[in-house]
Amino acid sequence: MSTIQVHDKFFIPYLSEEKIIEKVKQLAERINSDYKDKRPLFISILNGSFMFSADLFKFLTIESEICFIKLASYKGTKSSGQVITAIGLDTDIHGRDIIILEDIIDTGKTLSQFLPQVFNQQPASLKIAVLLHKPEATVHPVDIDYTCFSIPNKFVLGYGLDYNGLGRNLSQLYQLKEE
Ligand SMILES: O=P(O)(O)OC[C@H]1O[C@H](OP(=O)(O)OP(=O)(O)O)[C@H](O)[C@@H]1O
Ligand SMILES: Nc1nc2[nH]cnc2c(=O)[nH]1
Repeated sequence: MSTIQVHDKFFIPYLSEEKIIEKVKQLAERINSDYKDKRPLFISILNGSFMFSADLFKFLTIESEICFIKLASYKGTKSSGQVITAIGLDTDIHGRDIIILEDIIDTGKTLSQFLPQVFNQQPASLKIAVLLHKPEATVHPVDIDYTCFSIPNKFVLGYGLDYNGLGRNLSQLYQLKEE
């Protein structure tokens, strides 16, 4: 696998599809065990989380539900600093065991803005599961319960994550090439 170009930028292979799927499967097994006698409601944050959520959901063997919301803040490779709710939460989460699914926590701004809305509705419990976390980039700390990969502070692409709309279809993860 070699360098790819998306719009004006070059990306190098970073995490293979096999490695990603293996971690996602391990995460599902942990959730299957932790929520054995429960029926969690997953809240998947679109767009970036669609692939992670779909793969994770297929490995779940416990009764579980899923709903989707759409938040966005990134333009190109940088956070715009403003989180927009394009599709809000329309499911009653009061008294439910909630697991939020995010593809990536970078600055932490997106999740830290959304979490108060969830707490306000008094779920029975709340956990956060992420595919990727960039600890060095996080300025709005979020307590993450399940992390598949901790990664360096470099822009990544693929497996649902885009660069200006493109690259979400790539089945593996790529990293922005240094100039
Ligand atoms: O921790 P943060 O710095 O807030 O970054 C994380 C957010 O950035 C991405 O969303 P984006 O705004 O790119 O929208 P998208 O999911 O529709 O691509 C990603 O899906 C997270 O929601
Ligand atoms: N595609 C992509 N979106 C992001 N949103 C926050 N960080 C990232 C990143 O590294 N890549």
